[in-house]
Amino acid sequence: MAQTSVMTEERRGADDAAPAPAPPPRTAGLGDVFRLLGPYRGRMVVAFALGLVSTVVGALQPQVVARAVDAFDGSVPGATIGLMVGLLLASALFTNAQQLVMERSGELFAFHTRRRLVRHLYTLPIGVLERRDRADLVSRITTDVSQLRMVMSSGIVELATSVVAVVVSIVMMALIDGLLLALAVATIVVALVVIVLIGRGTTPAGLRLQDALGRLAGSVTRSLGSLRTIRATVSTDREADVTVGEAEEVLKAGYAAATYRAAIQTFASVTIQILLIVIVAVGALRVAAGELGVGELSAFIMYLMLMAAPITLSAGIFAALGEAMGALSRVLAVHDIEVEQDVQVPPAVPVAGAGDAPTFELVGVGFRYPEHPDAEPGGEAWALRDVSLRFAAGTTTAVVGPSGAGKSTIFALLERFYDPTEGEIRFRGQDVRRLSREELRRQIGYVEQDAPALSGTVRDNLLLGAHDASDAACTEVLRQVNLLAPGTDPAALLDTQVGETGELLSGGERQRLAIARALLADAPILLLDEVTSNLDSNNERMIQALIGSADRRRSVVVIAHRLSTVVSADAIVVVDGGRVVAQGTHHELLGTSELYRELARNQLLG
Ligand SMILES: Nc1ncnc2c1ncn2[C@@H]1O[C@H](COP(=O)(O)OP(=O)(O)OP(=O)(O)O)[C@@H](O)[C@H]1O
Repeated sequence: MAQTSVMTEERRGADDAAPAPAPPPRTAGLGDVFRLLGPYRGRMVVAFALGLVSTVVGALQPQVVARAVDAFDGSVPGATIGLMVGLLLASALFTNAQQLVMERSGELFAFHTRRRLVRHLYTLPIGVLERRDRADLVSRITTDVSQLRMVMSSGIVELATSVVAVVVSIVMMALIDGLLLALAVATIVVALVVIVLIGRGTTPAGLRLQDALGRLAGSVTRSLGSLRTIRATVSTDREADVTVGEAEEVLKAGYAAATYRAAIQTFASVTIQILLIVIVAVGALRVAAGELGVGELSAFIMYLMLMAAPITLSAGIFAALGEAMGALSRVLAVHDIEVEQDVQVPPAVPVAGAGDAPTFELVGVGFRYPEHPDAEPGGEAWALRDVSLRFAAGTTTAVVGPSGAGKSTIFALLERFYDPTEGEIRFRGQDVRRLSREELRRQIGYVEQDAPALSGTVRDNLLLGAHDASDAACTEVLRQVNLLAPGTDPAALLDTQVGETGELLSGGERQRLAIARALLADAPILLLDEVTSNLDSNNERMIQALIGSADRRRSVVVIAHRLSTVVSADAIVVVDGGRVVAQGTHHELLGTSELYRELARNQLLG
C-alpha cells in the first residue's frame, strides 16, 4: 500500500516535470467580460446613474423647444431661454461626471488587469516562458489591455446609457405620435439585427489583428536584440524585410477589422438618415392633414436625433467590442497557463539548515525537455539519463564534459527551473518537490552561462540577490572581483548604466558583475556555469581563490570547459551524452577516464 502511494507520488512528479502546455486559445465570451467587470460593478452603476440623469435632463429640452415653437409670437420669453440654458448646463455637468467616473474606472481596470497579468506571467514555469515569444507577451500586457480598457469600461456603460436614451426617446416619441414611432422602431429593430449579424465577424478579425501586432513586436524585439550580428552579417535589409512583412500582416488584419467596423458604422448612420427622411416626409403629410402640430413634429425629430447619437455610438462600440474580445482572448490565454507550482509533493517541509548532509543529491535522474514529450525513455532525446550524484557540503565540485553533454541542464534542475522527468533530487536529504522553490533558491547563488546583466545600474544588478545591501557592501564585492579600479569613484561606478542586457560592459566585466552579485547574496551554495570563460588568467585565478570553499563555509559546484580552472576541485564529475561517465579527483580521473584524459590532453594538461 505504502509502495503504491510512493509510486503515485513519483508518477505525479514525472507528470509535473513537463511544464503545462499552453492551452488551445479559446475565444472570450460575454461571460468572461462580466466576470472581469464584476469588481467595477459599483462604479459602473454610478456612471450609469449619472448617464441616466444626463439623458433625462437632455430629453426635457425638446419639450421646452416644442412649447416655445408652438407658443411663438415673435419673441422668446427670457424664462424659456433661461430654462434651456439651465437644462443644457445640467446635462453637460452630469455627462462630464459620468465620463470622469467611466474613464477613471477604465484606467483602474487596465491597471488591475496588468497587475494580475504581470504577477501571473512572472511566475510561469521557465519552460513555458522560454518557448513563448516574449515580445508577444509584452504586447498582451500593453496593447491588448489598452484595447480592452477602451471598450470594457466606458463602452459597456455607454452601451447601457444608450439603451436608456433610446428607451426615454421612444417613450417621449410615443407621447407625440404613435404612427411615426412605429416607423422609427421598426427601422431601428431591422438595423440592430443587421448590426449584430455583421458584428459577429469582428471577434475573429480582432483576434487576428492583435495576434499580428504581437508578432510584429516579436520581430522588432528579435532584430533589436541582435543588432550587431545583423549589421556584421550585412543582413539589415533582410531583417527589415521580415519585420515589414509582419507589419503587412498587421495591415491585412487591420483592413479586415476596418471593413467590419466601417460596415457597421455606415449601416448605422445610413439607417438614421433614411429614418430622418421618412419621418420628415410622413410627419409633414400628417402636419398638412392637421393630425400633428409643427412643434410636435420638431420635438419628434429632436427625439429622433437624441436617439440617433446613442445608436451610432453603440454601433461603434459594438464594432470595437469584437476587437476587444480578440484582445481579451489573448489576455485570458496567458491567464490560463498554470503558474510554477510551489510544493508539488505534500507534505511541505521547511528547508533544513546547513549541516554535513550533501547539499544536493540526484538519484536516478532522467530528464527530457518539453520539446520531446514522447521521446523513448532514456533515449537520445533525453538531456539527462540515469544520473546519480552527490554534492558534498563544504566542497567544490566541478562538472566537466563536451558541449551539449547536459551540464547546464543539471543546474536547471537544481534551481528547479524544471523538475526531473524520472528519479528524484534531494536537498539536504529532502525531496526538492516538498520544498518551497523560493526558500530553496535563496540557498543558492547561481551565475548563469553568458552572465546576462539586467538593464539598469551596476547597483541595481548587485541588489537583485541582496535587496537591502548597503553601498559599502556593494563596493566591497566590486573591489573583490576587480571591477573597482584604483582611483574610481565607487558611487559613480554603482550608478553606471549597464545597457539593456549589459551590452555596455565587456564580456569579462559582465561575468565579474554576476559573480559579485552572487557573492553579495552570500548564499551557502554557489552554482557557477562557465563563469570564467571571458576572463584573463589573472582575473580567473583571483575569482577561483574568491569562490573556493577554503573555509568550507560554502559549497560550490562549477561547470567549466577549461580544465585548468577545476584541477584543484575536491571532486570532478565527467558528463557525456546526458550520463555521468566518471567521477573522482583530477589525478584519479587521469587514470580512470578516457574522456577526461582526452579533455586534459587537448588542453595540454595530460
Ligand atoms: N531550454 C532548453 N530546451 C530544450 N533543449 C535544451 C534546452 N537547453 C538545453 N537543451 C538541450 O539539452 C542538451 C544538453 O544541454 P546543456 O545546455 O545541458 O549542455 P551543456 O553540457 O551545458 O553544454 P555547453 O557546455 O555547450 O553549455 C542539449 O542537447 C541541448 O540542445
